[in-house]
Amino acid sequence: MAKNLYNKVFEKHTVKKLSSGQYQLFMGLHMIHEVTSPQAFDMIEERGLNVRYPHRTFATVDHIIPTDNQARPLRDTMAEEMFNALETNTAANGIEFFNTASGKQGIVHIIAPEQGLTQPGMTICCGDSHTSTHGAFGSLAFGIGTSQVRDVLATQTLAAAKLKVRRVEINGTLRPGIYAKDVALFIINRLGVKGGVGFAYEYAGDVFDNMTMDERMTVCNMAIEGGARIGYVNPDQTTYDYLAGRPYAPSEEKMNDAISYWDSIRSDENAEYDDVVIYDANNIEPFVTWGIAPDQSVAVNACLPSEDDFSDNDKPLIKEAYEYMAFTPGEKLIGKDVDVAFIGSCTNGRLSDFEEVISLIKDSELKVPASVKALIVPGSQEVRQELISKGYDKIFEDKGFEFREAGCSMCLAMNPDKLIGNQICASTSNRNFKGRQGSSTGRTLLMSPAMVAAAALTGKVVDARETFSIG
Ligand SMILES: CC(C)[C@H](C(=O)O)[C@@H](O)C(=O)O
Ligand code: SF4
Repeated sequence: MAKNLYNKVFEKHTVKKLSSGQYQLFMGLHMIHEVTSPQAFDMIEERGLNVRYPHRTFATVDHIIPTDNQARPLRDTMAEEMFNALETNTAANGIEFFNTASGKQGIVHIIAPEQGLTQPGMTICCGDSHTSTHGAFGSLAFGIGTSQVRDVLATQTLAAAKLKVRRVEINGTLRPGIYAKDVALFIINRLGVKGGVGFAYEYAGDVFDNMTMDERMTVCNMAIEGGARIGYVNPDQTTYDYLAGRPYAPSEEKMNDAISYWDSIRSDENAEYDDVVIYDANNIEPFVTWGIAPDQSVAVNACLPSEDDFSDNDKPLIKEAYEYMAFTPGEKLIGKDVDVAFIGSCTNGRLSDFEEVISLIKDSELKVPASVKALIVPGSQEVRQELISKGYDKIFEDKGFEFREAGCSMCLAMNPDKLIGNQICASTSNRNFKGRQGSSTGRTLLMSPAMVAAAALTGKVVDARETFSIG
């Protein structure tokens, strides 16, 4: 029977069916970070267990790491404690830690692909919801809780239920000034934040075929924001070209064998799906969120929706969003003042995101006005070094952006980068929940890096296509 990638990879990694109806799945790669791993290590230690396959686990520090002053001990004692615990636990168990001195540290979902750890046909987990990012390579990658981190450390397996698979197909060509981030926000706008619950999303069609790996990662990163724990793209030549030569990817001699395996796990031509949705790329606009959930978004030039546009079920949420954001139905976001601009995160903190921004701002006459704090936070030390070697740090600074060290930063504000009061932040991150960026009244508008760059330079929500004469 013709099968899709999800079912092929799931079956290959099934150890056995459990009496609960779940499956015991072998995990090819386990990534860990400082927030969700300490307790898991404590739990296995209490039981006198060891890490079963230490060479399948890799660690990084990302959430709590300051992006200005990384001198140890960190000023925040709780952050220092988490950092310390990760250093101790990885050393005691023989786990490779991409520490700040390694030159390879960064956001977990940026560094694993960068190092070639993320490969097609793998099962990948991490105590972090945006693990869906790695699905861009045609792997089954999903976030797990701390008790599952414990299970994987101790056994390299976990109990998982089989998901349904929805093929999300987008055909045609994206218009100029429309980015992968807009595609991600568009899908969530159409299917809702709960639309993907119980599903893995297979992203397919011309738009995904033509995307770079970085762009595929941006979309898969936000699968979870649409309720799908897994999002993936079938691997192809773009995937293989990206992997070739990376430190942990198969060596040149082994690449051909690897590629025949990777080709074999692609969805078959006539594979069956539990659901299929098809969209036209032409309908995708630059999207901006106006509310407190990632599906509360509009095309940048559109009016904000009326409460009457929503079902009775959703009305209270919409009302709550308007109250929190202090926006009014029917008005436009265009022209609203922005206090902070944040470019970074595991959604849009890769090299190509910053290169795109540089290509737009370098010839612009505009500079970040004094009223705006604009942060450039590379997703990894390698991305940061690459930007510096191209002289882009200087361009960013000349234009009035702060150029920081790598980490999650103001995506979640578990470090000192926080909004103040009810500031509005134009952000390339993936969540606009209440208080997400470190102030309980702070407001987040999610958008693409180009749109955030335009907001940074004008101090307002604007259409980046006009600011930068795109298209
Ligand atoms: C801290 C971590 C558990 C969390 C997640 O799971 O996603 C964080 O990365 C986030 O983005 O909210
Ligand atoms: S960058 Fe944001 S979304 Fe990604 S792992 Fe860090 S906190 Fe989570």
